[in-house]
Amino acid sequence: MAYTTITTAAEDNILTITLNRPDRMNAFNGEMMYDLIAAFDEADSRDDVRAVIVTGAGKAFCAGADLGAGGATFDRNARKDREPIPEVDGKPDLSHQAARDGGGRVTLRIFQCLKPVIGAINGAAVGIGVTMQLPMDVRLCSENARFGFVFSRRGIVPEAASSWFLPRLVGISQALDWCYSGRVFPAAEAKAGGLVKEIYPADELLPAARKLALEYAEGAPVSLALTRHMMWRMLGADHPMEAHKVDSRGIFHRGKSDDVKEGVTSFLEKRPAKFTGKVSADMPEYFPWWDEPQYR
Ligand SMILES: CC(C)(COP(=O)(O)OP(=O)(O)OC[C@H]1O[C@@H](n2cnc3c(N)ncnc32)[C@H](O)[C@@H]1OP(=O)(O)O)[C@@H](O)C(=O)NCCC(=O)NCCSC(=O)/C=C1/CC=CC=CO1
Repeated sequence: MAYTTITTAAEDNILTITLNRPDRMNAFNGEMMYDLIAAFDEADSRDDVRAVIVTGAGKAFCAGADLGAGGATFDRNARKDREPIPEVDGKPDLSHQAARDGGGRVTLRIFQCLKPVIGAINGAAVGIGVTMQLPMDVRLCSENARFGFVFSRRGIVPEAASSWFLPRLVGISQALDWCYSGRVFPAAEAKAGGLVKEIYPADELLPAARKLALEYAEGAPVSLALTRHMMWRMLGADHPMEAHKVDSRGIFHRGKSDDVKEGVTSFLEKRPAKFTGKVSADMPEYFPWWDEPQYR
């Protein structure tokens, strides 16, 4: 796959996606939106990929929207890197896909991913550079990482569905503190606030992310996909009964699979499991979210 703003590399069942505009602090633009969506399509479509790591090239993870790209503006129709929003009866058609914030399209694509996703945050992560991390399952960061929900400082609003993700991850008070203040805060504050799992010296970050990804990748791929979606989706449930119905379907669906036989047999034979399970055609029947092209 030919990408211009990112690179991807697959090794040992792990796809590493690297934001790759180091001379611009990996600032986000329209091309990066399309590249990231395509990279997560790549991750989902490859059977050899069982976990994903997202990191940045150079000293930053991502400095947010490229403020140089369209002049000092967030006006979508004034930017050349995005398709314009069409008008209906002289008014912008807000139901059109072009009216959706590009960062949000990436965030929702990551949310939809069927593999575990680890953020390896190697430096400054601001604006969409931090909100794109929120649907990743776990974030590790380097000692020099900094984070900033700087939206109020730029006169806009928290984007990329972060008003759903952030309070769920860190609680409403912490979410509002970071978004009201717009301060750029260090790795230690990110860890204390629950945004980051662990902090590493810069040269130990990627090895640590790989170690974790390899551990996750040992699980049965279909189990991992279902686990990922059951956990995330049930954050929106009102009652544990909803979760009980979903996990009952999961148990029923996986119960007869070869992966269950392999999981049990490998345990009894005291050897590592070799899972071969693939996505089956009846997935959407059991799990309505399985196939959601509208997120793209
Ligand atoms: C915290 C910083 C990211 C890094 O700070 P520091 O390490 O001290 O580096 P600086 O000296 O500030 O910056 C180095 C050079 O990079 C340029 N630069 C930094 N960020 C950007 C950017 N986002 N776009 C373009 N250029 C950038 C900076 O001007 C320096 O250039 P020179 O060396 O030529 O002077 C810090 O840089 C910072 O806070 N940057 C601003 C981050 C920001 O506000 N990003 C946008 C947030 S909003 C967003 O991401 C979301 C949306 C949402 C919806 C719709 C549309 C768009 O955006």
